[in-house]
Amino acid sequence: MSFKKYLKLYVITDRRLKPEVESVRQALEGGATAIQMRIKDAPTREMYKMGRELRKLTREYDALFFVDDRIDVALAVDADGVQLGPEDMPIEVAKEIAPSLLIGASVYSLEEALDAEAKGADYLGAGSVFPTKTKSDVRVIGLEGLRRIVESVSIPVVAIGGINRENAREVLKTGVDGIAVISAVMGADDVKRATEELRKIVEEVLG
Ligand SMILES: Cc1ncc(COP(=O)(O)OP(=O)(O)O)c(N)n1
Ligand SMILES: Cc1ncsc1CCOP(=O)(O)O
Ligand SMILES: [Mg+2]
Repeated sequence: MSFKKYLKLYVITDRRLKPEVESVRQALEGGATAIQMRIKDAPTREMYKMGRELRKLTREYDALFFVDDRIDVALAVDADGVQLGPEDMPIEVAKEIAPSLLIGASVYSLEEALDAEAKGADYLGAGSVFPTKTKSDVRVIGLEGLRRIVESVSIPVVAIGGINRENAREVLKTGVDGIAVISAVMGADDVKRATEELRKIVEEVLG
C-alpha cells in the first residue's frame, strides 16, 4: 500500500503551543495519520533525542513520521521522510544522499509545485491556503491556488496553512490527499478531541 493514505491527517508539532511528546501522543490517540517534528532553533542533539522519542511513538500508532528541514536528523532517527522548503537542501540532492526517505516539498505557487515534482519530490505540502499566525510572511494561495496545484501534478498533495474544523471540508473537496495542521490541533485545549474532530471530517470527505 502506498504512503498516500497516511497523509490524510498530518499533524505538526509546535513547542510554543504544547510540549511535543504528550501532544503528539494525544494527536495519535485522536487519529493523526502522520506527524512532523518541526523545531526551530534548538541544538541538534535535542532534536535528535526528541526525534527518537517521536519515532518510537509514531511506530506504536502506525503513523508516518517526518522531520522538518533537517535531512541529517531524519536519517539519524530513521524517520519515514523529511519536509524540505525553498531554503533547505535541494530535492535532487536529498534524493541522492537519502534515497530511503520520502521527500515532502513545501510549495507556495503552481510554478514551485511543478518544479518540485520534476525534481522528484514524493509529495507536496502546498499553502498557505488561508492566512495563518503560525508562520510569518507566507504567501496565501487560497482554495483556487490549491486546486490549480492539485489538478496540475500527479504526486500526492497535502494542504497547509490556516486549516481548521470550520474550513477543512472545503479544503478537502479541492482534491487534496490530506490536510496538515498546527494550531488547530496544538493550540486546542484538548489535543485528542481536536484531532478526532478533524479526522471525522477527513473520513467524511475522503473516506
Ligand atoms: C506538510 C508541510 N508543508 C509545508 C511546510 C512548510 O515548510 P517550509 O516552507 O520549509 O517552512 P517551515 O515549516 O520550515 O517553517 C511544512 N512544514 N510541512
Ligand atoms: C508551516 C506552514 N507552512 C505554510 S503555512 C504554515 C503554518 C501552518 O500552521 P497553522 O495550521 O497553524 O496555520
Ligand atoms: Mg521547513
